[in-house]
Amino acid sequence: MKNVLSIQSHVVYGYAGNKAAVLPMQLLGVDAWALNTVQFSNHTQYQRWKGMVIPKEQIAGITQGIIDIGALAECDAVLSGYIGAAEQGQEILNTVNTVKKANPNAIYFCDPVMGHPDKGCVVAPGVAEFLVKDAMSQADIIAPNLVELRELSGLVVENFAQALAAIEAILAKGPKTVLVKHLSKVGQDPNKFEMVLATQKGMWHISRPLHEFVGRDPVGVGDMTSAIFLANLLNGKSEIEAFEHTANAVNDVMTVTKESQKYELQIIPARNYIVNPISQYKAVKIA
Ligand SMILES: Nc1ncnc2c1ncn2[C@@H]1O[C@H](COP(=O)(O)OP(=O)(O)O)[C@@H](O)[C@H]1O
Ligand SMILES: Cc1ncc(COP(=O)(O)O)c(C=O)c1O
Ligand SMILES: [Mg+2]
Repeated sequence: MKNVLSIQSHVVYGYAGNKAAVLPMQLLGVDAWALNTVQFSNHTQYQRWKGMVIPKEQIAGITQGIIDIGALAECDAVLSGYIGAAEQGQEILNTVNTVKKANPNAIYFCDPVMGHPDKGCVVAPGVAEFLVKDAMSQADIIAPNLVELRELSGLVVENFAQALAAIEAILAKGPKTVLVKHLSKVGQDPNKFEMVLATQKGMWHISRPLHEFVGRDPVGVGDMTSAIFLANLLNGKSEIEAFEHTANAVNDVMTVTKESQKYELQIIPARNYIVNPISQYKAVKIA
């Protein structure tokens, strides 16, 4: 069995961060070791929450505890997501280095979660700068949304061609794979939900239905997308197979969520679709 050290947020109520990542990975047969960067009552897009940022020393401390019982070499990947404070950033990269020493085949998957004023996603000051200046170059795989694609590349991204140029710019900075989880306004069709995967072998595009949610769109979709993609890779799927399975599984969760008329992602009711999606959208090679 493969194991992922998953360093991101914990929400007590609802599904974001590790709550949107751990169960999907486990359903796919990959264990997730949740190391929480924050413990919040709920995700930040409610605009109010209680809880705390976990002290940065916990990251090295927990990693050392796993070394002490002789288990760190069992870790096949580090996945980082929502970071609670900029000072946690270097601790996460130290842990990535420690894991890679214990298991030279381990990979670092960075979901560069940044604040998003339009959506109301709140992330601590300095985290975006850390992701651009320090984390991107260390990541084997990085999975931005549109806001994050712009920040990481430093380029203007207002259309599809500019999105591809921004992906190329990120590939030149270290990551071997870029998964754009949501092209949003720079997709090919404003009536679809689109993603792009760029690997050493080329670029692929996948399009799936854009659902209309009453009121607010669910949160945690990016976190779940990253987790499912990584679990598929660790299961030995090709990057294209992993990309297609991820798009289809996430689309099925979105369909169940929409039908339930709930704000929170319906990961548990949709659990069977995460393993065996009914959607069958296919990736198309674009470059
Ligand atoms: N198929 C879909 N139809 C409509 N909205 C979707 C669909 N899949 C995801 N979403 C919404 O799109 C947004 C994705 O958020 P965004 O910040 O662009 O990226 P990410 O979640 O990847 O970080 C979320 O609000 C999510 O609820
Ligand atoms: C606590 C927490 N974790 C993670 C996220 C990231 O969620 P998403 O997957 O929608 O990018 C958010 C977004 O608001 C959040 O508040
Ligand atoms: Mg996100």
